Amino acid sequence: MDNDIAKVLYSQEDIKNVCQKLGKEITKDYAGKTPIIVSVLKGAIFFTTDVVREIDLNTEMDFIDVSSYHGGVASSGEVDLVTDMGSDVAGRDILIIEDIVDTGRTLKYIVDLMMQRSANSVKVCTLMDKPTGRVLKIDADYVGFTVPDEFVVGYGLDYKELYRNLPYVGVLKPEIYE
Ligand SMILES: O=P(O)(O)OC[C@H]1O[C@H](OP(=O)(O)OP(=O)(O)O)[C@H](O)[C@@H]1O
Ligand code: HPA
Repeated sequence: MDNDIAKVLYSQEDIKNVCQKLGKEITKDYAGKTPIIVSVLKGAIFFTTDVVREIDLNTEMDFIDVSSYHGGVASSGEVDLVTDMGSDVAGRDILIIEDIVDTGRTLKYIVDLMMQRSANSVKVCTLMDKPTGRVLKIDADYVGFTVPDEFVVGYGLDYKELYRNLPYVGVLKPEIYE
């Protein structure tokens, strides 16, 4: 699997450090609150489990599965709700955990959904932000890394459903793309 990687952008150590930094900020900002942490599957699975363990607060956790890339390198333009979360959002402080904000379509869809469901507040923590990809005007409140204009894989992010289990984030060799 490592043989398919052209370069590593963020090592396991880099990711660990950024999770600690974000966890501290979130702990401070949400003092006295019990937010619902909403992890956006599948990409955010590893980031979620690492960052929540750096948050020193009572939190609830939930999961929402949405999809728009269907394994490819470009957004289909439509966000499909694959599996909804179960928690009652009304009146709650919601912290959405994303792996990457690229076009912003996925995030806009989820933030709008939380607002429609009468959340008290909605904030977003993303491991990576790719501002060059943005189509919709939406930004995260907590950002780990600002990534260059490249398709990244690993640590939850896939190409054709593969590479999610790489422990780091990297870029694939050009010959891997069909
Ligand atoms: O800002 P956007 O352009 O909307 O892209 C970001 C979203 O795209 C990826 O999800 P994907 O649709 O690939 O589903 P997955 O997480 O199940 O791989 C990624 O995990 C983000 O959720
Ligand atoms: O760069 C990316 N890599 C993997 N999945 C993604 N979904 C949006 N952008 C990306």
